Amino acid sequence: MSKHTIVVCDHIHEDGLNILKNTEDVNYVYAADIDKTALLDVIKDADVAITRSSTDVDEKFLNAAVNLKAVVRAGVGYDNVDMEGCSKRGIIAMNVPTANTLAAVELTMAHMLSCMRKFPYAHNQLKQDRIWKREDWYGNELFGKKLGVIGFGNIGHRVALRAKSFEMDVVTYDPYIPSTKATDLGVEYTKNFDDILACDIITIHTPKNQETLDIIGEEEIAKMKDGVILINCARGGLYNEEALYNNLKSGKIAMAGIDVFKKEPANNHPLLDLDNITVTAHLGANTRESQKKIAVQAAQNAIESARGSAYPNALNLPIDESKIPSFVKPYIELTQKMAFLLAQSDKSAIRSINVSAEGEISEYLDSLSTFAGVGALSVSGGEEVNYVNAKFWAEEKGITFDTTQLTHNSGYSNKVTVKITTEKGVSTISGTVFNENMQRIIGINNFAFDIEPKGNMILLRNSDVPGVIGEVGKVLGNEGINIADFRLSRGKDCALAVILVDGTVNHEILNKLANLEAAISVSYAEI
Ligand SMILES: NC(=O)c1ccc[n+]([C@@H]2O[C@H](COP(=O)([O-])OP(=O)(O)OC[C@H]3O[C@@H](n4cnc5c(N)ncnc54)[C@H](O)[C@@H]3O)[C@@H](O)[C@H]2O)c1
Ligand SMILES: O=C(O)CC[C@@H](O)C(=O)O
Repeated sequence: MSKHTIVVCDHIHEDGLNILKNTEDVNYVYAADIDKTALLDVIKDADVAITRSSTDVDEKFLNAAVNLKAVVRAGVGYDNVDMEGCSKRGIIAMNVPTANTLAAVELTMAHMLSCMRKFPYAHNQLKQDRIWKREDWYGNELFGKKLGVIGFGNIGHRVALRAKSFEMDVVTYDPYIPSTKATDLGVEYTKNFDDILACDIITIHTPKNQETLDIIGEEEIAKMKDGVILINCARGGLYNEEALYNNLKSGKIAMAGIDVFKKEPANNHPLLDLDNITVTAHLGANTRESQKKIAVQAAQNAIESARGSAYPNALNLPIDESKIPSFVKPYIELTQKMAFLLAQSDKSAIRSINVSAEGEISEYLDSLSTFAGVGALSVSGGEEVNYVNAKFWAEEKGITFDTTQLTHNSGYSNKVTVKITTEKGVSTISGTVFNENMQRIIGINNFAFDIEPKGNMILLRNSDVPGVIGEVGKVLGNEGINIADFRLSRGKDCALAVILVDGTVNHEILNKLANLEAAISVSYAEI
């Protein structure tokens, strides 16, 4: 039995490790305790890597991981995964998105309460200094305060709900959700970021990306109330750290609760010198409950992806199958097969691939285009081309992709057409799906057909003269090739025959067909 090598790069709960150890077709390698330079040597054998936020899946890592097919981020945030680098190499990146949500929500509430009561400082005074001085620790209540929540996803909306149980007023800013997601929960929704800046306490729960990096800096802090409290249990750098430091020092910001830093580990960070901050070392996900759930899911997902059977929560696949209506899937398959057929029928350098569609399927042109790319490019690229890297692969070779949404006029409820331009010319193929999954090719280069996209096909373009079918039958019969089906479509002054044959057809036989007097061109494709 061939084994899949799964390398665990960071600490995960033993329940996940046990799943890997006890799976027969997995060669499990534990590399969480070695340094990141030594990891580069270990990772070269990995089919799949499991990482947390302590391992950067960067250029160095990816260059070393020459066999890597998938990487599983055992957690939510994937800002430390070079997604483009993964895609270019055909590596599927996955995360485990909701298993640590509650842990992060509760840590956020802990920081919030801690900031209100200066809990760690009061604790240290009594425990370390053995001083009983109650007058030093007058805090504030959450009750009646206004909380601004930036990002109303899995964590943000749960923080809002818990804040409401403390009888806080809550307002959220998240341009990517319908306002009702907030208002249905009794949370005010705003599109005006200044409404957040006007709050007593602000907490952030967005991913870290170009748009959210430094989303709060000097300018935003200047608009805030004196004595505002800021919480960040999402990602370091969402609040500009220099601005945070300066305004904590001046007292403009009364307190900050920080779990995450721009560069981690952050054991020498200037923010740690301040005495109006509560800090934790990226512990948002560190509850036993969440680590157990994450590790189990990460291990299961790693095994499935190593086997190539499933890619749960894939982040760089062109389509999330769980989120598309069932009618789309056969069109996607059909589009890939049609592009594969067309590219085989004209084996020359591809310049561009256009996918057009009409009907409801035209809402999915981006995905159809990727799958057409895989179909067409795999003729020359073989297994090197996959759904993740097809467009990068094409880009390197100067092949362009585009899509066209057509108005509905062919009479089919849905129709997809792939047009491939090569250095020799332009060819097109169209298809539709009947009765949910009956895939059919309905046109090749303007010749109408009704062909199942399956099997070995000879495409013969010939002058429309009598006797061609007989001559073709004779050539193939002499070579011992059985004709399974013969479809002929007549055009203005020539015809196109699609001949389905049992067995494969070599160049010699194709040449004999090409030498027939009526033959204009002959090509061959296998689907
Ligand atoms: N401290 C930890 O250990 C820890 C644990 C889990 C998650 N996290 C981090 O917490 C953050 C939130 O995680 P989640 O699971 O709730 O993610 P999520 O994807 O469920 O929610 C993110 C929300 O942010 C919103 N958003 C995106 N861009 C925005 C913008 N410019 N302005 C406002 N809103 C925007 C999205 O619409 C979405 O609703 C992530 O950064 C994640 O990495 C940290
Ligand atoms: O514990 C980790 O690896 C990171 C936790 C958290 O930040 C996440 O993104 O899931």
